[in-house]
Amino acid sequence: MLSSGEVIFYLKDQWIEAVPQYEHIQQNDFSYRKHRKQKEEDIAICECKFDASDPESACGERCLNVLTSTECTPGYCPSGVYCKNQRFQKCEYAKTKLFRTEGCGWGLLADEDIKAGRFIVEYCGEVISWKEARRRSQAYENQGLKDAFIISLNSSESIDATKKGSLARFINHSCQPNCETRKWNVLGEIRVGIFAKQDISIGTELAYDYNFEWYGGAKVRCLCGATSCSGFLGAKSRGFQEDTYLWEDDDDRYSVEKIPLYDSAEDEPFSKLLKIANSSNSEYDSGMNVECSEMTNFNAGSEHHVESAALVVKPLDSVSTQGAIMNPVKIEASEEMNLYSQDAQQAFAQKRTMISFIGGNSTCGNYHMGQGPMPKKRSKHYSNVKLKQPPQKQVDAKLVAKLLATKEAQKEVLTYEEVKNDASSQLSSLYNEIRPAIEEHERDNQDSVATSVAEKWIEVCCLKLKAEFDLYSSIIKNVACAPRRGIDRAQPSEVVDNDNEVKYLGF
Ligand SMILES: C[S@@+](CC[C@H](N)C(=O)[O-])C[C@H]1O[C@@H](n2cnc3c(N)ncnc32)[C@H](O)[C@@H]1O
Repeated sequence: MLSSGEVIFYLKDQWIEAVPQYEHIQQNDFSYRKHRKQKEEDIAICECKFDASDPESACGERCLNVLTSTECTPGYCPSGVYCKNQRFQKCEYAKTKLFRTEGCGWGLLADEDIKAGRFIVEYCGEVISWKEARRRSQAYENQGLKDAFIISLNSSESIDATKKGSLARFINHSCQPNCETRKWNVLGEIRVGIFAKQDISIGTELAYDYNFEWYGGAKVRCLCGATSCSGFLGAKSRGFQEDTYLWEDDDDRYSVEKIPLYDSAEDEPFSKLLKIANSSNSEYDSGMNVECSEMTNFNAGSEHHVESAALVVKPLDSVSTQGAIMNPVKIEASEEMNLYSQDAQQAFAQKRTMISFIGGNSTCGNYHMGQGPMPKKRSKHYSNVKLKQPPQKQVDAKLVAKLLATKEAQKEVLTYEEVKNDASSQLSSLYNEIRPAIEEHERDNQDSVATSVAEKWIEVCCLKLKAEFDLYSSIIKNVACAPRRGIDRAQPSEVVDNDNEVKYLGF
């Protein structure tokens, strides 16, 4: 797998893959704007005093500048030539080596034992505005560049290491990283460094968590191999999750029922039941509509999931096929049983190009690795991307209850439906409550929303999920495992709801 710009040549009976072509730099390149000149009044002077018997005395861990991630300014630091707090300026890098990984292109490994906390290398590149980053990421995408090298520096600028960069540009992502990025103030400019999170032994691949933000397009399989791997680059990001759950402004953002729960439609209890019902009640099949949209959504979600999971690194022009349901067996099911809501299918088909961010870590702001436009306000962007969906149809629990033979079963289903409705409205009002916090978070590029907000949100989401789970389990239990009035004692034509529409539950 060669990156664009790489060269291969033939030497002594074998093809040699040369390192990708890029200009190696050890300082950020400022073509877009002038390098800031630090004003004298802005220079931070620490209070360290060099003591030959204490190596930490000259701007070690206790140095006021070190504590505020600011490098000392030569000529102003009381430690003078002994100052140890000028690592970016003096390029005090760890020894590293470029190597060819299996599946992730090039990577960087430790070429010496590296202690936790050590500065490894600066992430250098061209400092550009976000607008220029947007333009370039689109251009790179059009040129078919697969690897992303643009990271965000602050709320208005990015670093592009695509054509000019340091060895840091080769460090791959891991969901269980041994390195992390940190931002330092160096002579009045913010610079990004890669630091060891833990002791790293010689020969180990270096990796940090990109905190990749996914905004549409191909879902790139993460090959980090960590036990805690999230599966795809950006899988933890809001964009990816909103896409997976089909969240959308105003109506459907917390449709947790769309989270794929099963690896394949085959594994889904509803699918199984439908199949059984199909074969045993084939006389009921023709022209009947399954009025179980929530179940439908489970299927739609897992279709998407299955298809994505099978996908390794998909070219962007194949994005639209993500909307199509590829597995022929499932297409069949979808056509025959009308299982897939058109809206869900259209929403998948309408995906745009991928925009990816590498979110900040504890000390950094957001990093962005982009391949498309970067919206300032994501929620607006999403509402553009996706079709406005009409309110989702719900399982008609009352109708289901009517079909149940025993009063207990009817009561159980109706009770669970009530609990589910309560949970939905709780989630709805909580969303309105925390919406300002979320929007503020997006505006300010903060690392994360307040923990209290996130915790509340997770709690209510879980509550809704559980309520839905209970309802559906109860339906399955009572419909599939107990005698029903609808199928066992009545002709299908007897089951008519208020809209005079024939309902068929499919079990
Ligand atoms: C900053 S570059 C890293 C260097 C890159 N491997 C190369 O050969 O130049 C980022 C790109 O490397 C690839 N990559 C990095 N980490 C990955 C991972 N864990 N799984 C899959 N691809 C990865 C992706 O294509 C990503 O866009």
